[in-house]
Amino acid sequence: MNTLRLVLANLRKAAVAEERQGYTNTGALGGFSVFLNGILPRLEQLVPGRNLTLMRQIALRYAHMSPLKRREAFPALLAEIDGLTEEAGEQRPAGEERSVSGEERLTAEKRSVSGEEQPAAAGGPGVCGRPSALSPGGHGKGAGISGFPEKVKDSSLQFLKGVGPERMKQLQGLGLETARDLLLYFPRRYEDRRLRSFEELRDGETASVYGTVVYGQVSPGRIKVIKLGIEQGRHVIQAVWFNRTYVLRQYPVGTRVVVTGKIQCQRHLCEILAADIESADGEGSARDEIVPVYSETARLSSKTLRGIVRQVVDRTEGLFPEFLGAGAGEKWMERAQAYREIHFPRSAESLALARTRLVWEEVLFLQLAVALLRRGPADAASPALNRDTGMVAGLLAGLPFGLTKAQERVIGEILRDMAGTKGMARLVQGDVGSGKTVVAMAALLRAVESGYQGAMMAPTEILAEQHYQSLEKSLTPLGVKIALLLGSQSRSLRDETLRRLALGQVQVVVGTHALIQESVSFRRLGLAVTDEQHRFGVRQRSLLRGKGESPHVLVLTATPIPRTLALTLYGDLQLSVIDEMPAGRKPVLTRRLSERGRPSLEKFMEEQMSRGRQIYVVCPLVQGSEMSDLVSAEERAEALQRRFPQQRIALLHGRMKGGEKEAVMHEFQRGGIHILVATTVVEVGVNVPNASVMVIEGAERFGLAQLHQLRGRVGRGSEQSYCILMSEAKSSRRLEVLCRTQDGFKIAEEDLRLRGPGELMGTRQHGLPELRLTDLSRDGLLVEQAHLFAQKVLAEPDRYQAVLEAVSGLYDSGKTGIH
Ligand SMILES: Nc1ncnc2c1ncn2[C@@H]1O[C@H](COP(=O)(O)OP(=O)(O)OP(=O)(O)O)[C@@H](O)[C@H]1O
Repeated sequence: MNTLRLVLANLRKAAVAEERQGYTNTGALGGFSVFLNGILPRLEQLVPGRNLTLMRQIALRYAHMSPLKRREAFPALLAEIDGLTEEAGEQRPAGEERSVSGEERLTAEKRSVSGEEQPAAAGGPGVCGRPSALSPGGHGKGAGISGFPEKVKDSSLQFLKGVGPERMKQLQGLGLETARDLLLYFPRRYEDRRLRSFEELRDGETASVYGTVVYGQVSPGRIKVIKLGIEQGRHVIQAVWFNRTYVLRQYPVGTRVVVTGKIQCQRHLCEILAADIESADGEGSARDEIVPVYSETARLSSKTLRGIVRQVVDRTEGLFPEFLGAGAGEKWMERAQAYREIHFPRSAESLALARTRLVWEEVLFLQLAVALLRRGPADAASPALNRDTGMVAGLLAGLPFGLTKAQERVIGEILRDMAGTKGMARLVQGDVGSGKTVVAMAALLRAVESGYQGAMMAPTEILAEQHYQSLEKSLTPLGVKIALLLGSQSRSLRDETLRRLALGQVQVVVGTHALIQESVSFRRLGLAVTDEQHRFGVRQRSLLRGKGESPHVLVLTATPIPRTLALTLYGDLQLSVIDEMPAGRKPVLTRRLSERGRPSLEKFMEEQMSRGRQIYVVCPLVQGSEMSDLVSAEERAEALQRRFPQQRIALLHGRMKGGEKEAVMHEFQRGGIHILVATTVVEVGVNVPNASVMVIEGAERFGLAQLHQLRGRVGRGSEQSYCILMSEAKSSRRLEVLCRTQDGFKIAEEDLRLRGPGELMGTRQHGLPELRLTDLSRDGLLVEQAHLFAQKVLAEPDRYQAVLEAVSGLYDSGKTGIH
């Protein structure tokens, strides 16, 4: 993007921001004109100045209008900016009109911000809305979800009309290489292009009208205003464009046209701010009434994409086999038809049905892919771990606290599973600090007393070390032999542990992913626990499982997962929820503070330390950098040491060696360090109940779930704890959510809404398909239905062979990188 286009893009952003904020007086456009004033002299050296001056004038002109006037003038402003942008960039090849105007795009932006779209499946939108939140930017290339035969997947797009080498490059820029990619490039939204008569038109709406061009004119001046008179019966309506003079050439007087755009009426006179025009002459002039709008780029318009997708849909008809047998498919639209309708719907109803089918299928395929991966090679019987020699009871008797009812219930569920040979596959979900460790300990002890080994895998060395320490404290007195296995350990130490594990001299091993290395073998692994905290994928889990003869599997996860996500990612696991916090826990008081509040924060820290409390300070960076004004851990530690010369302040970050980290953590746990300045290495699972203050620097830099995890490091004892979010951001939804609630479920739901599922699930890292169509925060019902069907498929694989083939063909290791 050249500089001028960049400035224009910012001007546009400012305009859109203004519109969204309802034209408050301190408008973004005003700010932008001030900004332009400041940078103008420098910019004029870089780009021809006349456009810049013009832009500044535009910004100033609009900034000085009253809010009401500005609202009215907004579409014209956007059109003006878009016209300039087009001029500033390379001209489009002839015949490639822009099909989506600024106005339309804005409508889409506004919709996606306000979340006003309703899922089509849940009763139908106005046809104009997207059928659901087809998340913008969700079109990335990746292992898509479908069961297209090879022919479709691999056929290059160059066989299509109008796709030459240049166009192909543009398509590749969007990650579209094959017919399959294009079929999975779902529309971002749809436009209602049912024709209206002039009498039906209402101010402010977007509509399509049909008529004959009766005149065409262009106004002189810098910004060219093009007007076409469109006649329908006795009426003429004027269609307006800015700087698109080709319209006059392509649609001369006498042409029959359909024009789509925003209607603007003043008194009795209506105009249409045109976004699109098509010729209605020619054979039959069959036209779509609901038109897909694709995410476009500067060189590849939605309209062009539409033409290409149309050809693909026409040519691949009948090539997508239905994998549902007779009867099962009654409920769902037929597969090939669904792919056609999602791109070119015949009606709002058929669009809703198509989307329903494809979302269901998408989730079903992902659930099955995950389940197949996790299941591992064989479904052999697991050992029945049912001997009770009093070890579990011994553990509980030795604890300084009584279990919560939830912990008791969950331990009961686990021990029951382990006593059978079916093989436990259970997920324990419990919010930060709810006491999952003791639950895992009980399970490990049951494996040991039944004569088997247990393994517990943690996502970081610090956490593995910490689990090891608590297990050692509680299990060693019961005579259990425990070992720790980390990647950073010395070779000789590791070899010794490996030898003892293979001989069965170690009964419980705790470690990081070092546990799943090839060199690790167990004598009799009966239980594999993974403390996931969102860090592991299915692959690691199944690898650990493969280390024994079908050991029982227990997965611990800290952040509560919204049900839809849990069903999708862990749908094949039984679920146990620790839904109760240990008695006496007080909610962590959470506050936002800006830099101005630092002196009072430091006073508060001083007071807390004088009461014997310890403090975490978490920073987004380890070291300072010229590129960023973020606070680094090193700088903060130095500043704090100057401020509190009497206190012990230590640094902890990921670049330190394993041994150093361990020593610092140990010292903090012992109470020898007052303030621990750290990066997010403390995020997961660190447990120091005496630490009661968590200060998070640059808090707006962290994700919501991450902030919740960080906050979870305090409030783990009976003292009142505090979390201070340092942030200069004027407003932040995430930080507000955090101040408002402690409820991990609410936070996770919000996180899902803000970030989208791809990132939360980590599907990208693990080579799993992305959900392109599904919106987990809205499509709950379809996720549940897919889950039920997936269970049926897994229970009767022979009956559903066709479904499994469709899934495994797509997700074999060659394609996903999963082994
Ligand atoms: N029933 C209980 N009553 C009082 N304290 C408890 C109880 N259960 C666990 N604890 C203590 O609460 C603290 C947190 O427990 P634990 O570390 O197991 O939490 P967690 O669920 O693993 O949390 P995180 O996900 O943050 O790691 C520990 O100090 C633990 O000893």
